Amino acid sequence: MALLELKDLHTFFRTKKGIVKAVNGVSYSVEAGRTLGVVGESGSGKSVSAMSILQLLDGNGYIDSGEILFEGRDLTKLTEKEMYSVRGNDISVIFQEPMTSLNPVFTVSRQVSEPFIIHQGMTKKQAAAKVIEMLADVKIANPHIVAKQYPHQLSGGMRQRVMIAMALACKPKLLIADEPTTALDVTIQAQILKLMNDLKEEHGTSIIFITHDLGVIRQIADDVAVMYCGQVVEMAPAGTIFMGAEFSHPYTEGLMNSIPRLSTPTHTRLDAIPGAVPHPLKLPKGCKFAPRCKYATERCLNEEPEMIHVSETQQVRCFYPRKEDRHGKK
Ligand SMILES: Nc1ncnc2c1ncn2[C@@H]1O[C@H](COP(=O)(O)OP(=O)(O)OP(=O)(O)O)[C@@H](O)[C@H]1O
Repeated sequence: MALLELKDLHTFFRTKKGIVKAVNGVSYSVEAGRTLGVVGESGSGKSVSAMSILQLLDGNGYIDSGEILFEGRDLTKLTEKEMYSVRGNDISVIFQEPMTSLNPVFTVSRQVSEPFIIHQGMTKKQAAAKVIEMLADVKIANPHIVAKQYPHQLSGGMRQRVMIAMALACKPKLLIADEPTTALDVTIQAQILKLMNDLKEEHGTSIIFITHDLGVIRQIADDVAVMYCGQVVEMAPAGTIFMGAEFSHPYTEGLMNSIPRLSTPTHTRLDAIPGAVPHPLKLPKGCKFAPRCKYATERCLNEEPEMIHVSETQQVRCFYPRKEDRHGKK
């Protein structure tokens, strides 16, 4: 059984201009001890679907329908009190900019110790000792010194390590990481990805890793969900996505072609996907990707494809999922 399963999730926002259907029938699952990479352009609904899991939506947002099964229990049916316990004990989250999540007036020790005191009932002294252990766990070199420092005294990479330590404090079964390395330079990014991989191996934590960067997905994900316009358009093991499988969604193909390769001469223009993501209040009638798809037919413009299984482990939302069948199209 999957640790987490999203089933036909719809999450909407009330706005002055109408209902924004940010998440429009998302289904994906996260297996125990595996990392699911969720990838897609800005605005595709990656964050909103993840925040729906924790029910941390903006005030105008609500889950319209669907199920969020965590260990078989539907989180959409829980009370706020029960959800509070899920957030403290079972599912943690880390964001892109740790400065917005860390309190500037408290030391690292004070902040990291909080979950131990609140959720595990430790004394301040016990919690302080635990903090040193946790900082060492996330490979912070001088944990005793760092524990006494304030967030602004730390580098971006160090702050992200502190966030990871806080997120892992209660040994969650699932960690949601929303673009945690986007603000970091490439070397530090690689260190943080390695750290997350090591922690996953050691503790068996499942991870949902959200990013717009397929290069990052290649380094961290076991499974991949590709999102477009509030829907998952392809779901497959990372190996299948990156090995150039027989089947794929044209959007995944476009994303793959936009990754720089070592063999790409430095001045060659990358094959970015032409056009822009449609506005969520003006979604196209048929396949949401059809207006940008070089293979789209009349059918694609008028009918919406369902997600179909092309193999036991790969699903694609396209009328022409086999690459070979697409050559003759527009
Ligand atoms: N509070 C809100 N009110 C109205 N629309 C919202 C609100 N929050 C998010 N949205 C819309 O929901 C859609 C999905 O947003 P989401 O943040 O999930 O995208 P994303 O794929 O994570 O992109 P990014 O990488 O930029 O974070 C966007 O069109 C966004 O404008």
